[in-house]
Amino acid sequence: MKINSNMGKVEIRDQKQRYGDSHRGIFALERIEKGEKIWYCECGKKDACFTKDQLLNIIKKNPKLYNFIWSFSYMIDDDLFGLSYNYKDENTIDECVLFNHSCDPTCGFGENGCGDNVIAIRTIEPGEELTYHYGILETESCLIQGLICKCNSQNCVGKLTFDYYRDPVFVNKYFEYMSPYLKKKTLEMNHKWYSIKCYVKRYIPNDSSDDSSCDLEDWRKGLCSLKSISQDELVASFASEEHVQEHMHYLRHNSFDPNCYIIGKNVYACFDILPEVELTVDFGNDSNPQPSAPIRNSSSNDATN
Ligand SMILES: C[S@@+](CC[C@H](N)C(=O)[O-])C[C@H]1O[C@@H](n2cnc3c(N)ncnc32)[C@H](O)[C@@H]1O
Repeated sequence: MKINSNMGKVEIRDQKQRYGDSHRGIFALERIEKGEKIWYCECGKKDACFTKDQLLNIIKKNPKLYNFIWSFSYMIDDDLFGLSYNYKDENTIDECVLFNHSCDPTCGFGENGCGDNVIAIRTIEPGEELTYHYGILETESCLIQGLICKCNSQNCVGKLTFDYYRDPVFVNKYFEYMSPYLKKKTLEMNHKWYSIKCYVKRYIPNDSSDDSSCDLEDWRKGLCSLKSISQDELVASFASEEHVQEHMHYLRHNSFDPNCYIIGKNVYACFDILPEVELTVDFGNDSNPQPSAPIRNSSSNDATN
C-alpha cells in the first residue's frame, strides 16, 4: 500500500481484532521525535465536500456506502464534511484516513491543520500506533457522534461525545494540534456558543443534487436542534446581548409560531422541540430584527450545558 509519509517510518497494519472486520491502523517502525512531521496529506485540498443531509441521502440511495461514509467523512466546517471524490468506488485519496482515534493520542495536526500534515505530539516508540484524538476534528454534529471507543488507553472516556472543544482543559492541551475548523469553533466560544443540543445546519436548495460538490457556502445556514430540547431549556448563549445581535441571523424569524424566545443574551425553547427542527424566534419587525423577550418564567433555566 502506498504510504504518503515523508519518512518511511510507519506502516499500515491489520487492526480487525481491536476495531472489527477490515479495520487497519498506522504504526511506527522507528522512533519518532515529538514535533516531527509524519504525514503529508492531500485530502483537505482534493476531497469533495457535502452537508450531512447530502451524505445521508447518498447512503439512502446506496446503503453499501454506509460504512465508508461513516468512517471516512470528516468535518471541515459547520455542517460540511470532506469525503474522497472516489467515494462511489470506496477509494480514498490518501491513507491518512487510516489514523484511528485514541483518548491518549500520539499525533495531532501540524501548522496548517488537517489539510496539510500530521505531527507527533510526543515521542513515539517503534511498534506504537499513530493516533489522534478525533475531538480535534469533529464536533457534536459529526456522523460518528457516540462512537464507543476501543482505544484501551488508561484515560479512555468510552463513548465519544465530540464536545471536547468546549472543554478548557482539552483545549489547553490540544489547541495547537486542532484542525482549522475546530480552532475556529474553539475561539467562537469566547463570544457565542450554541448548546450541545443544536447545530448550525446548511439548508439544501430544493433544486440542487445530492451528490454534487457545489457552492455550499452560498446555502442558507440556520440553527437546528440536534437532540430533543425541553420547554424553557437553554438553547444558545452569547457573551453579551451585543453578541446576540451579531449572530442571531442564524435564528429564523417566525412571527406566527416561533419555537424559541430570547431573554438577554440567552435563547430558550418555547416548548418541547424534537431533533432536526429549525429553531425560530419572533424578532418583531422583519426589516430590522431585534431579539424579542417575551415574558417567561426563566428562573429554572441554567446557563450551562
Ligand atoms: C477514519 S477511520 C480509521 C481507519 C479504520 N480503522 C479503517 O481501517 O478503516 C475511522 C473509523 O475507525 C474506527 N475507529 C477508529 N478509532 C476507533 C476507536 N478508538 N474506537 C473504536 N473505533 C475506532 C471507527 O469505526 C471509525 O468510524
